[in-house]
Amino acid sequence: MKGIYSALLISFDEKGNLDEKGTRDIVRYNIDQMKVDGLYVGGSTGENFMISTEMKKRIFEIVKDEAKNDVKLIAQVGSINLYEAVELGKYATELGYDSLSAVTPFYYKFDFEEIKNYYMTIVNETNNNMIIYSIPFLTGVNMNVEQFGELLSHDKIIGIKFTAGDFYLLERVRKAFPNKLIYAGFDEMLLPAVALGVDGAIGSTYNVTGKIAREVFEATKSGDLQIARERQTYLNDIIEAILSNGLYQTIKEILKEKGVDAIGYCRLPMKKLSKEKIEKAKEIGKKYL
Ligand SMILES: CC(=O)N[C@H](C=O)[C@@H](O)[C@H](O)[C@H](O)CO
Ligand SMILES: CC(=O)C(=O)O
Repeated sequence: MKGIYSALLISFDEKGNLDEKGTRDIVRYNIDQMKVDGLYVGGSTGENFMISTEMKKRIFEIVKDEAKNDVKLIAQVGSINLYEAVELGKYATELGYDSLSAVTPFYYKFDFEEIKNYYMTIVNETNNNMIIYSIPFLTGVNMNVEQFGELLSHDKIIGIKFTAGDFYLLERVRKAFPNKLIYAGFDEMLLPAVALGVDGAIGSTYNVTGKIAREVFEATKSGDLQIARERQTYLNDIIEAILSNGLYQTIKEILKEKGVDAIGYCRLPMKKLSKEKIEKAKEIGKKYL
């Protein structure tokens, strides 16, 4: 389960309908061109928190059908509707996903006892592996080393997707749980995370930068810091340009520019790119990728 994972983008039409053909094409591009080790399906990047349960299921189904066993597949099933999370967890488990992942429950200020019960419920009901999805800047949920430890003490809770810039916490968690999987969540901070010993990385930009991410990953692991820094700087020039133009919309336009037959809209309330920004996205793709 180690290595580079794309947080999969999903193709939607202008009305927000799922574009199955385009989504399959994005899966293929990630596997065949970006050579990623796996796909993280139903994450933030998959616009997961803006879609219905039925659509989530359909996405899990077509991604598995397209990817088969070519790469590892992680299904993000977390939801503050725990009943939905369990239903999706069972569904993805039956489809053969290698692991589940669940975002920490957000919006209400759940206490740790509630958070723990949330993870235990999903794990016990599905009997699949679980990767905790920690992304405090969007959820407001911060966990400390002891709390991560209480969750990770369960055999089926195999790791953490750590989307934070708190490298002290990352190092403490790494030291405390050498045998669990830790994935770096911020693409722009891949190098320092790998230097601290993460097992892999899961990110949105890897849909188009997967090969560069692998260079950063490998160079850092083998101690070629000069190369690693040069590649991270190149990656960050791309990420900076993407972030200033509209994150997911811009990556979708770059995919189209690369010949992927996807549509390119995001689900409401995410906005459409202006004509200028679409042009800018294509320029980013041409210039760097
Ligand atoms: C909210 C979100 O999309 N987070 C992603 C992973 O956790 C990242 O891959 C970022 O998109 C990326 O690092 C750009 O900031
Ligand atoms: C990793 C990330 O971007 C996601 O949750 O989609």
